[in-house]
Amino acid sequence: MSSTLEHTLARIRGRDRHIGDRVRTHLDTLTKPPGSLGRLEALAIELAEIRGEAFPDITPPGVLVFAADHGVAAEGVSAFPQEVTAQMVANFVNQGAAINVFASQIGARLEVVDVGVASELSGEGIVHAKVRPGTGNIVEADAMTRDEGMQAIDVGIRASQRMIVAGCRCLVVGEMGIANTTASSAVLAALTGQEVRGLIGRGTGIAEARLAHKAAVIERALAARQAKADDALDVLCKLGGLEIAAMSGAYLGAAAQRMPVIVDGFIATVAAMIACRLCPSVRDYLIFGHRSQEPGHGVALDTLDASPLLDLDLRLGEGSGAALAYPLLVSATRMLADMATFASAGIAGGEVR
Ligand SMILES: Cc1cc2ncn([C@H]3O[C@H](COP(=O)(O)O)[C@@H](O)[C@H]3O)c2cc1C
Ligand SMILES: O=C(O)c1cccnc1
Repeated sequence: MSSTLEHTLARIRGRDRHIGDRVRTHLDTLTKPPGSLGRLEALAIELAEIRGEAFPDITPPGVLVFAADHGVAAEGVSAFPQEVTAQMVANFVNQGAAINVFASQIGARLEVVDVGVASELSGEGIVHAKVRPGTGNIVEADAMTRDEGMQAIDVGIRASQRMIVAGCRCLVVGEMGIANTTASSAVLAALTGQEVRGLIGRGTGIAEARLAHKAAVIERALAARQAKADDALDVLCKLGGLEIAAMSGAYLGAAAQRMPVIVDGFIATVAAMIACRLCPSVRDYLIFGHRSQEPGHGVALDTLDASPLLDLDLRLGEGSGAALAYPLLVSATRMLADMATFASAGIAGGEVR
């Protein structure tokens, strides 16, 4: 284990439940029937416990997008060719992708990190942290060595540390990597032991007929790699991806600094499963932004006992669904800080429940 990872894991503590009790009491003094703001109230409590502050400030947000390629793209498991990963990185830099639009809308700092794109990327606006140019094709070889997996996790930890130094108080973590729904389904199958058929989906939009091929590729990879279900790093390194490793690292780095993280879709949630296996307390810092259309997402969410805020039929990635959920977190903190109390507004209280 790298010293960065060891140091990070040692710093992660659970949420501050005492603050939660104070916030719960305060919420019931605000000018609304107790509990009437439902999950927004629960969110306010969670955010206060995460930050360790009765009136948490989660602005400004930061968005990290990790990009990497997958050797398994050669098996024809995506509707798009591998070059699209690098082309989309250029699009991120040129502000043209969905995540650029949503990040700008919420006033987020955005960083694009090349943790393993197959081609050489040049140009400004990209953080160059390539661990290797794409993973091995998991049907034929391990995705990466354990050492490379650790390096990719460290890339993620350092990226979230940069966001904190830049003043960000809430993190959105996204990815770009053609064929990464295949890698994520393989990781999920290895971790849960569930049937591959129930864990795959159409990703970028492969035809219904190609789904059986995608399942067969994953089954071959699972049989060939023999990853150990109780060893998250083994599963990650044999079947996963460099951006998935970096996302796990970003969650760990954020949790170590008490920064809330909004988890995006399927790939992001599989990365969250890895992070939580490495350190169960990380779960305390994760807020789930949306439910992806990718069928495996429901399974991954259930393993983490997570119920996402939004269900908008998204199946994009990039951190898009997490960025869309961010304004709800802001509403929760503003409600807590800015609403009048029954006493200050001179409103009669109701029955004590
Ligand atoms: C233009 C374009 C933009 C994207 N942005 C995110 N993804 C998403 O699609 C990919 C996963 O799907 P699969 O496993 O089927 O390849 C990932 O790159 C993911 O982030 C995109 C995909 C495309 C084509
Ligand atoms: O849910 C996701 O993250 C997702 C789904 C399909 C394609 N890319 C990403």
